[in-house]
Amino acid sequence: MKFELDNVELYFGQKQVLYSIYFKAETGKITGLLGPNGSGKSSLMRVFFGNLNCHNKLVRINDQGTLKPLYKKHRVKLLPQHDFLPNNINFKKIFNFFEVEWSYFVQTFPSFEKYSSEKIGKLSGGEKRLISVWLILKSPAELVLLDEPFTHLSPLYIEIIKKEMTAEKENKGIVISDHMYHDIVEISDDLYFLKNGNIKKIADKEALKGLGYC
Ligand SMILES: Nc1ncnc2c1ncn2[C@@H]1O[C@H](COP(=O)(O)OP(=O)(O)OP(=O)(O)O)[C@@H](O)[C@H]1O
Repeated sequence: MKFELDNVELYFGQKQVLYSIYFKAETGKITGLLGPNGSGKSSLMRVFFGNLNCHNKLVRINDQGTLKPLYKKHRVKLLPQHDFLPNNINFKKIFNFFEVEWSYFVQTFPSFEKYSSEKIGKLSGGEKRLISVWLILKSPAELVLLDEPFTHLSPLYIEIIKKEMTAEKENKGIVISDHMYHDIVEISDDLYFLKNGNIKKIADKEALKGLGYC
């Protein structure tokens, strides 16, 4: 499947944040979105997802325009930067809700087995972030938008998540934004760079240096 976002113009009050943005995500690809703090990466993801209104945008799925927000029409999931999991729900319930297999998760992260009948509130901040990333990444969606999935994760967890992303892209489009640019560059098939409200498709890490990002 191909998901395209075109002609995005976003303002907050008088301030224009995004100018004529084009962005594409596809099944079989990890699409990386890089850019300095405040350049509009989270806003762009929310516009794509459909829960942030903007002055202008076109969304196309497999070349067909659609007016309905993606989250209402298709199985699209967004991992926001903030914590969204309720503390008082237990693990099994939350995995069932997201239609994600608990057994494969504990096989991958055996130290979580002890939590199987516990509530989410028992976790540390980093553990909770890991669960959030896993639930969105592994959910049966056609497109997942991951806003800073590596933040608060240990290096070991980041390596495992990167491997799982590469496996999951066979079934879904994956968009990922993070400041851990080494990781993003390593796993992305396509890369976009956002700065001063303008977006540019970039070839590799060398191009990022040329743009003054690293
Ligand atoms: N609800 C809002 N109201 C007003 N301004 C906003 C709002 N949300 C974001 N902004 C502004 O829009 C710009 C882009 O913010 P956004 O969070 O999309 O950037 P970002 O690239 O994701 O930043 P970071 O990497 O720091 O998370 C910033 O200048 C921010 O202050």
